[in-house]
Amino acid sequence: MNVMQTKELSVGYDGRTVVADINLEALKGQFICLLGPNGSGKSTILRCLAGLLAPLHGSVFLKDNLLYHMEPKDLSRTMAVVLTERLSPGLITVFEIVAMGRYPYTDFFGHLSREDEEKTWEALCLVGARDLAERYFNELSDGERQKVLIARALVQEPEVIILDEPTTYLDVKHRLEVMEILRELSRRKGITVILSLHEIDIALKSCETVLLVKNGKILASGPPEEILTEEMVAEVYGIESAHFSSCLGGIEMSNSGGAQVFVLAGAGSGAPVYRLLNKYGFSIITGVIHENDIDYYVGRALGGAVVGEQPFEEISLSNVDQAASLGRQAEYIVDAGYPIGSLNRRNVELARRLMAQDKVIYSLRSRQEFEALYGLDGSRPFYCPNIGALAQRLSRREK
Ligand SMILES: Nc1ncnc2c1ncn2[C@@H]1O[C@H](COP(=O)(O)OP(=O)(O)OP(=O)(O)O)[C@@H](O)[C@H]1O
Repeated sequence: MNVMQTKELSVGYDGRTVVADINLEALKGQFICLLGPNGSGKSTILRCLAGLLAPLHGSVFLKDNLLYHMEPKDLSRTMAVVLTERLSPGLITVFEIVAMGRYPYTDFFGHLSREDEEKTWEALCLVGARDLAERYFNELSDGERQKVLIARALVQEPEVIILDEPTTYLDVKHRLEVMEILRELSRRKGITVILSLHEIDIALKSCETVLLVKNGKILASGPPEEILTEEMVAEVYGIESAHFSSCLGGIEMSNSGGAQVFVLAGAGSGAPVYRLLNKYGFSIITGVIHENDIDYYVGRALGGAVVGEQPFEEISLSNVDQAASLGRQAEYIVDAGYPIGSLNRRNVELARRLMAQDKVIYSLRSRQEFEALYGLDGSRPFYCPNIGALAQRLSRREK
């Protein structure tokens, strides 16, 4: 069922359009997220959906009613709004501030009935804030406040909740808690949640539909798994120095073009090494890595030169040659301590070829294992018992 809809909606201020031609259809229980760079117009759209800003053009419908023709009480029984503005309500307890959300149901004087009190406790329990009830709202932390404001929205018993950047100011624990609460509301109570976020990874993992806002329009909309491609995220946020990986669900800072390091990796042994090298400003060359290996995705997301092999195929001689050829430019070699099996055994040969050249070698293997594996005479690697030891060595080297 269609709960909220916009038709050819344009939003903005004083006749100046910020975002035009918004055609949104929000279904019952749908979890919708607006993403876009700072100043793209996410809050402006949400304010208009919340009835706090008149459209410049087009219309907003709430359950088939024109939003701006709805009676305030009907509106607040259908829709609740949580904005980013920091409230400073004076000496008022959490219970009192949440209970204020019952105003669409109370009498002229705002007297709370037994049912209103029960609903207030229920909402506080739902967001895990029951213990805060007697505290003053002003004394709460940002994470606690956000939960209380969601509880206040909940006691309105709305069908739609609109939230502007509900995760702002929150640490990772509270951010996840707030998103989990909202997800539960949409899943279990069938409440439609429309919000704006800055965290692409959270949107990818939590929302059913994303709308990408940029340059005064909705650039794309649909399921995040389909919409949030590497190219689209780079375009929306104008990112050049980082890569979004939809497979990894996060952003990796790109390689900064320093001295080149060849990383012998595989089976996830490379990912932490790449990130470490990247942080110290090295350029990464790596291979040969199977294309279904996490190292392959992380290496590429970091902007490294990755020589890949087909999944579940034995590494070919031609790929070993290609990696050896790229590796010639590298000043350093890092052996990430990758495991060896029948499909990647040619990487041992590749390692021997690279190590025979005049390069500084670091190995995350023990001396015994290194010598047994490569059997090299004359190559003296720096043995690093763990990634921390490698970090220490690299931090002392020229970048
Ligand atoms: N009250 C206002 N009057 C005039 N212009 C405004 C007003 N509020 C915001 N704007 C402008 O509208 C544009 C969109 O702002 P908006 O706050 O909607 O963006 P946003 O995507 O929510 O940004 P952020 O991610 O930084 O919160 C900006 O250019 C902003 O300067």
